[in-house]
Amino acid sequence: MANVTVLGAGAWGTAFGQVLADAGNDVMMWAIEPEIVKAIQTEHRNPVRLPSVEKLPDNMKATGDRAEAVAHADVVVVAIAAQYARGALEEFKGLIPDSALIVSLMKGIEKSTGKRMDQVVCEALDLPTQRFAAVSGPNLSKQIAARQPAATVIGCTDIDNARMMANLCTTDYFKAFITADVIGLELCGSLKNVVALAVGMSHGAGYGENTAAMIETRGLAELTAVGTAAGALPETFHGLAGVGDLIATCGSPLSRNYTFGFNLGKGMSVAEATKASDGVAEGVATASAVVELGEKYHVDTPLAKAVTRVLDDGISFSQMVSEMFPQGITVE
Ligand SMILES: NC(=O)C1=CN([C@@H]2O[C@H](COP(=O)(O)OP(=O)(O)OC[C@H]3O[C@@H](n4cnc5c(N)ncnc54)[C@H](OP(=O)(O)O)[C@@H]3O)[C@@H](O)[C@H]2O)C=CC1
Ligand SMILES: O=C(CO)COP(=O)(O)O
Repeated sequence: MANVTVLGAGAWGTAFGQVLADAGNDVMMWAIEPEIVKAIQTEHRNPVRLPSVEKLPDNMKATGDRAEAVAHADVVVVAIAAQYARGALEEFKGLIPDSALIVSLMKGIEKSTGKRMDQVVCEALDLPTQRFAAVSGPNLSKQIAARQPAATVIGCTDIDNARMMANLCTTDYFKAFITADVIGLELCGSLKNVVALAVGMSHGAGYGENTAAMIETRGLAELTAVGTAAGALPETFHGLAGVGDLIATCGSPLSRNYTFGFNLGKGMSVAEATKASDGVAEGVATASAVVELGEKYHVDTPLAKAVTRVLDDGISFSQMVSEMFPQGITVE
């Protein structure tokens, strides 16, 4: 077992920290919020981001000190909101041991650069790609925090590192599969959040399962097309991180992206939905980055474009649906 540090004590950072602690690792949580650090240290709880857990394991500690957090880390897990990851990680440069594996839980694309989180993390920490791993799958944090059975996928270009990380997070309720397709995992996780926004909008506007299924399957086609053009393996999109995560995220009010979309579909403004959101809805910032990725790889992204039209121009859900499809009859 290993010394694992988790950067970011949000809902998923904390729940995954508990998985790692349950698997027998010594887990150190680092958070920017002093009240979260104090609550974990003194009450073994994260009442701000994961109040459903009454007591975190004893082998989960916390600190707000960056150097102390990572000094003895064999593995550093990054669970910070994607748009802030680069800035937050740059503060750790030079502090993390050269041998540590860096593992990202994040599902988003950096809006200002169009870069995936594997690219952002490696740039921010000056890291060789074989020391980076991504975790992505149908992993609604609250259910995993309740120790309901679940699985994920761990991707690293060095498959031995993926296997090592899978061993470190395997418990009787949590199973990890491995792949070398980091690009596929990154794009599955990021792009499905945009699809979840659209499905949430549909349900919020009062539509049923046919409409949701239409959006999910067209969304899967879109994220597969963008992903394979970017160098991902098509089979990744049919696995846990692709179809699996679409099913979980698009079907659950526990998803912040789904709920954000639902609130928009009900008539809230983006500002109102942001205020109502219980944590980061990564798809909001990622939607326009997906459109730009599509342009870069010459792949049409009608769904992501339609979602940005709702977010940026406030068009209605019915208008969004009409913009989601190309004109005329299309071959599926
Ligand atoms: N929740 C889930 O079910 C899952 C989430 N993910 C992904 O994991 C990532 C994290 O999600 P989650 O933990 O749920 O999100 P939360 O919104 O619960 O937490 C995000 C964390 O990032 C922190 N943060 C934001 N800005 C900074 C900064 N500048 N420096 C340091 N920390 C910062 C937040 O701190 P603050 O509170 O101060 O804003 C918070 O602790 C996201 O990319 C998400 O898509 C993946 C799988 C499942
Ligand atoms: O990625 C998730 C489940 O796999 C969580 O989705 P949200 O970020 O929308 O809550």
